[in-house]
Amino acid sequence: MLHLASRSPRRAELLARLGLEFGLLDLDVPEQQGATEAASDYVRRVAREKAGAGLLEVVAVPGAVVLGSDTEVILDGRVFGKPADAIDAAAMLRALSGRTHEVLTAVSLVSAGREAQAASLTNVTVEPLSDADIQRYLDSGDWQGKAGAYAIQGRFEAHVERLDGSYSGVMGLPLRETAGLLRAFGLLP
Ligand SMILES: Cc1cn([C@H]2C[C@H](O)[C@@H](COP(=O)(O)OP(=O)(O)OP(=O)(O)O)O2)c(=O)[nH]c1=O
Repeated sequence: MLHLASRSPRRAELLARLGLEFGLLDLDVPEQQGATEAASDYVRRVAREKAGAGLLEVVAVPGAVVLGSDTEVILDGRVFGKPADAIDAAAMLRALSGRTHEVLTAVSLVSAGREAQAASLTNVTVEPLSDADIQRYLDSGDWQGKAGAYAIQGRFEAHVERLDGSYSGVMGLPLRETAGLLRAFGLLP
């Protein structure tokens, strides 16, 4: 039985698209980048920790497999996670304006005897944003709980000039990479 260790409704929606059944685990894993930890190591570590924490909850279930995932926005080597508040969100959006950034999502699949991971890297170019664009977006509230303070799956896509990589990966769960992991565990044909 597959379990998704995530509170993100987007991840549940994306995973459901693969057409398999899964349970949901509600976990709160701390996300704190180490002072000398590279962005890609951080994203991979957090995905692994989410899956590992989930496995502890269901380890008694025979055949339990847990999926954990983490998404971060990276600009000039700096990691933009979920903004703490609107001021933080405004600063992130100003930094992303007129630039190309990376969205890195790592996916971990763990069972009692096995662990595997995949990652997806997408380049996203945001058009120059005016102060009014940023204010309107802040007013929409769509920035809340999203890495980099935007959600590609909403009105923000109107500001995206180019996307090179995985759209589902930017949303939080790269479907191609996830399907590959699930196949390796025999959960997808
Ligand atoms: C860039 C971007 C991120 N996001 C979301 C995906 C993730 O939910 C979130 C990044 O935070 P995460 O820490 O990866 O995930 P989460 O806290 O929302 O959920 P959980 O840890 O319980 O699985 O940002 C979008 O929905 N759209 C986007 O365009």
